[in-house]
Amino acid sequence: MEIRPYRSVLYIPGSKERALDKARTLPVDAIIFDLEDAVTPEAKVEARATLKAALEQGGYEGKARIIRINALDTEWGHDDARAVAGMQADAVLLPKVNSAQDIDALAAITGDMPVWAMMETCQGIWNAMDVASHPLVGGFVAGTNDLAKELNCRARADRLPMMTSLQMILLAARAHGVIAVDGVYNQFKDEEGLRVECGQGRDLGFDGKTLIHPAQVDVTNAAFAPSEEEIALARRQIEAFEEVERTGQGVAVVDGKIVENLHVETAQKILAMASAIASL
Ligand SMILES: CC(C)(COP(=O)(O)OP(=O)(O)OC[C@H]1O[C@@H](n2cnc3c(N)ncnc32)[C@H](O)[C@@H]1OP(=O)(O)O)[C@@H](O)C(=O)NCCC(=O)NCCSC(=O)C[C@H](O)C(=O)O
Ligand SMILES: [Mg+2]
Repeated sequence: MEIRPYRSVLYIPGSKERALDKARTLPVDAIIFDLEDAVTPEAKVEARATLKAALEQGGYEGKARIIRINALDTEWGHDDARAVAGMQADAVLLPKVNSAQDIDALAAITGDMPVWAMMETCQGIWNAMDVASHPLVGGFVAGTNDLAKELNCRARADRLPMMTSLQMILLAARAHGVIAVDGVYNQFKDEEGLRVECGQGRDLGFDGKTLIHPAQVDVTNAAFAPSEEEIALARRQIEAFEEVERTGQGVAVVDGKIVENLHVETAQKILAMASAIASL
């Protein structure tokens, strides 16, 4: 399986040429070209043409290109899906997914184009396992603003009220080999707050975080990349395990902790991700 980073996933309003242009120069791993919430109703139809032209012009090489359409039960959804099917993109992102049937409805228009799902409704999160098992689904994006609205929960720095939902997203994603990226941090000028939330997202197991502003990119890339310490430890674990294997044993000890085959697999994944990032 190809290992590629999804540390930083930047939303760009599909209607804003200046932002579409700027994104070409930003060191993000993926871009969500947005036709949904970042675009006003008046600008939605024109945004399709603006986005198509930007993608045809190119310049986004090395970044995964994901287009978020409007939900299929809105007046724009079906036309968005038809338009996206003809655009140069890697995946289509469907908002407010409630069930695997929503993915089928989209695929009836976009064919075999890979689909990412916004996980941001209570129904969708309850059905996350089914959605993740859909053969076209390659990624989950946590929509923490819509989720907070639906849950009627309070915004807390520790995100305790939505912890169950975040973990259900991750459980389903990991069970089915789907990428999972965390929700946005709304206070885009608060770098320290972003760093803390990225750390929490990484601790939970997310592959990366969605972003709303270029100022958030560096903090996020650093937070979701393996650290120097993790890389050094991974190397030592692999070496120690290979050493004990030569003597016919199955358990090594590094820094007072056991290292078994499963830890070696994690260590190999860390090194593969570090190497994928280094080759960007
Ligand atoms: C938040 C913003 C409205 C701020 O915009 P602005 O005041 O223009 O910012 P700056 O002046 O600081 O911008 C500096 C330069 O950076 C470019 N820029 C800004 N944002 C982006 C971006 N997202 N991508 C690329 N480039 C960007 C500006 O054009 C300036 O460039 P230049 O003039 O050439 O120097 C704005 O950042 C913004 O609109 N952000 C995106 C908001 C968005 O996408 N919202 C929807 C996604 S969030 C969501 O829906 C979550 C989910 O569904 C949920 O439920 O949680
Ligand atoms: Mg949303």
